[in-house]
Amino acid sequence: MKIGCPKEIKPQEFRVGVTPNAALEAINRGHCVIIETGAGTGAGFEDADYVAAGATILETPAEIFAAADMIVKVKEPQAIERKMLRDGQILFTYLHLAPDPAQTKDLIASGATCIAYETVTDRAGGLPLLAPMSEVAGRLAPQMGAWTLQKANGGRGVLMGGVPGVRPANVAIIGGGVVGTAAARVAVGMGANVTVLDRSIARLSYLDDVFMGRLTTQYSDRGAMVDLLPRMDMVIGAVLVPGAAAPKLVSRDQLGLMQSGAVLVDVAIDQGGCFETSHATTHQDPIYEVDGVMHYCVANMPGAVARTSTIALGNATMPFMLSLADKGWKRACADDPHLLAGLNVHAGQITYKAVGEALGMDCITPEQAIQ
Ligand SMILES: NC(=O)C1=CN([C@@H]2O[C@H](COP(=O)(O)OP(=O)(O)OC[C@H]3O[C@@H](n4cnc5c(N)ncnc54)[C@H](O)[C@@H]3O)[C@@H](O)[C@H]2O)C=CC1
Ligand SMILES: CC(=O)C(=O)O
Ligand SMILES: [Mg+2]
Repeated sequence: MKIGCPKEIKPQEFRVGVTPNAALEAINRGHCVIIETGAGTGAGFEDADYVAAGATILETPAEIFAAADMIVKVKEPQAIERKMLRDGQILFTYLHLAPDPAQTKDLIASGATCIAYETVTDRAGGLPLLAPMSEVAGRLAPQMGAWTLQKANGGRGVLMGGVPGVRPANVAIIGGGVVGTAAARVAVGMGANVTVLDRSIARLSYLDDVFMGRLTTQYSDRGAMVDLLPRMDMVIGAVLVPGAAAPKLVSRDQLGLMQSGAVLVDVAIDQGGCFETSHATTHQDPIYEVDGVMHYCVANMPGAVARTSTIALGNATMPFMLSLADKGWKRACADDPHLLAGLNVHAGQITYKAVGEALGMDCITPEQAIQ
């Protein structure tokens, strides 16, 4: 199979979908890998590294999209990329379709087979292709929140760890999954006073065990928000209902409960965001203020640390990419229900229930798609 990897074009996105190591593995199995020139530079991989692995460098995205049987990327295809997809082509990347009707319609119109990293599952009930980027975004969230808390950035001027005689920042993390746990680790390490909220008692028990008294757990409901918001310096949104639009857990009215200069970091923004007042921002212009509360809502946070993120993502995606290339998408998905769970759009139809529900559009089951 011909595997194509274009350069990412989302603003300040420096990751790349195929690493030289992944290219080498694919080429050793008899596949052909084509890479857009400069695609890996932002992550520290030069064209020469790909050539050494046996890949071919092409000059333009148009050549990559025209030649490849499978496009492997990082971020959801942008409008100009969606126009280059075609019937029968495989697209393997993050999609986040539930909050994105425009992208969904374009992918349906393309006729391509679109497999979303974020809904591929594993035997333990996890999301193995989302997890590595959630590890990164979770670690970045308190760091970016701490920066936003600084006066010059509109924050209330509170230091995460405080100093002797002055209390540390109060940080609430809503959602104690992969992002939430990584965020808790860093926020606790910075010396903040951390509370993690979740609807899963099993998850709260796990966190209670592993953090051994260094954070507080609280069941996530409306009452908990009303109780916590007036006291928090920072609230990190880290919830997920897989494939679906994020539930809105803090309303615009509730911003009035918060202290002026407090910070919301909405990591769940790629699924539409879990605060009513969130809208996606970029690394170049990451923060804005609503009713005195600062918002940080960058939808591709791991792009900030592109080298770490590219290697971590490549480690996780490679086995699935190889399986798709070796067997073709239909056989690979038929053999592996966890990969099949990644199928979001095929031949003009939505194949992921939560996406169809979120957008009010018809869908078929992924099992129907592989018949
Ligand atoms: N902005 C960015 O650059 C990035 C964003 N993300 C996003 O971060 C979000 C979280 O991802 P993960 O931690 O990997 O998911 P996860 O599935 O590991 O954890 C989500 C947690 O949210 C909890 N939850 C669901 N509904 C809840 C509610 N109403 N209240 C409290 N907790 C609730 C679940 O029980 C689960 O423990 C996702 O939307 C993901 O796409 C991930 C990586 C990068
Ligand atoms: C998960 C995701 O959206 C990202 O890494 O950008
Ligand atoms: Mg994202």
